[in-house]
Amino acid sequence: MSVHIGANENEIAESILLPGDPLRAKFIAEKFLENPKCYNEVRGMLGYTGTYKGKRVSVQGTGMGIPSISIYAQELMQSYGVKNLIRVGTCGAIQEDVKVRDLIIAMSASTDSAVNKIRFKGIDFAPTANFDLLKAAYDIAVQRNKQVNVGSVFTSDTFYNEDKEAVQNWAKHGILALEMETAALYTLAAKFGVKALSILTVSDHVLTGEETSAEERQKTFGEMVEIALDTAIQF
Ligand SMILES: O=P(O)(O)O[C@H]1O[C@H](CO)[C@@H](O)[C@H]1O
Ligand SMILES: O=c1cc[nH]c(=O)[nH]1
Repeated sequence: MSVHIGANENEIAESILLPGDPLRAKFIAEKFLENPKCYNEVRGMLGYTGTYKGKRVSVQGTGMGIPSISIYAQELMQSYGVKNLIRVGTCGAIQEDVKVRDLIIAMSASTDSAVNKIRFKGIDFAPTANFDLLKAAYDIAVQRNKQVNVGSVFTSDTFYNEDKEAVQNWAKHGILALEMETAALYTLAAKFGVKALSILTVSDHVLTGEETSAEERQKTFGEMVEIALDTAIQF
């Protein structure tokens, strides 16, 4: 057991999917895994292990934002030996040619969080996806004729961002979408010497205001999950 995860040693697979929403974790486990077993209910942050195409895989909710995912990612790596962490999240697009329900593979993640400034004493660090996971996920998407955007995202500490000028500036610098966890996941995976990737589905468009319902966010996005699972079992 770790502080926030009630699993016994060996109850969590080396490859894990990480949705922000614990109910998305439950949905993924029940819909995509064979014989899913719930290993964590601490704080309602559900975690399951089962098999997918015969290989052991886990799925763990992380909560929203850098502080929350940092707790779960660190405990998974430090206490359970997790080696391949694939976030399956939602995001808000900030480019006109990135549409609602599009897939994004996050190559890198800028952030307005201070955590890396503190960690690296004011020096910038570039949180970057693991190339092997990224290439595998991209190849799977291409094989399935799924259009996928690969590029940089912005991990914000603020969901209700009122600084429209800042958003325009990030868009001008090529950032595809906003979300709230990837920069921390990539930084911690680098620290622990393991692989991490974020695959995101665009749930809303920050420029146009188009959005999907909470139910759709929780229950759909199957394409992203299948790409993540097929990637996870290669490692
Ligand atoms: O759908 P998830 O994975 O939670 O991701 C996005 O959704 C939440 C905000 O609604 C933030 O966690 C953001 O990163
Ligand atoms: O963090 C997020 C997630 C979805 N949409 C946003 O605008 N931000």
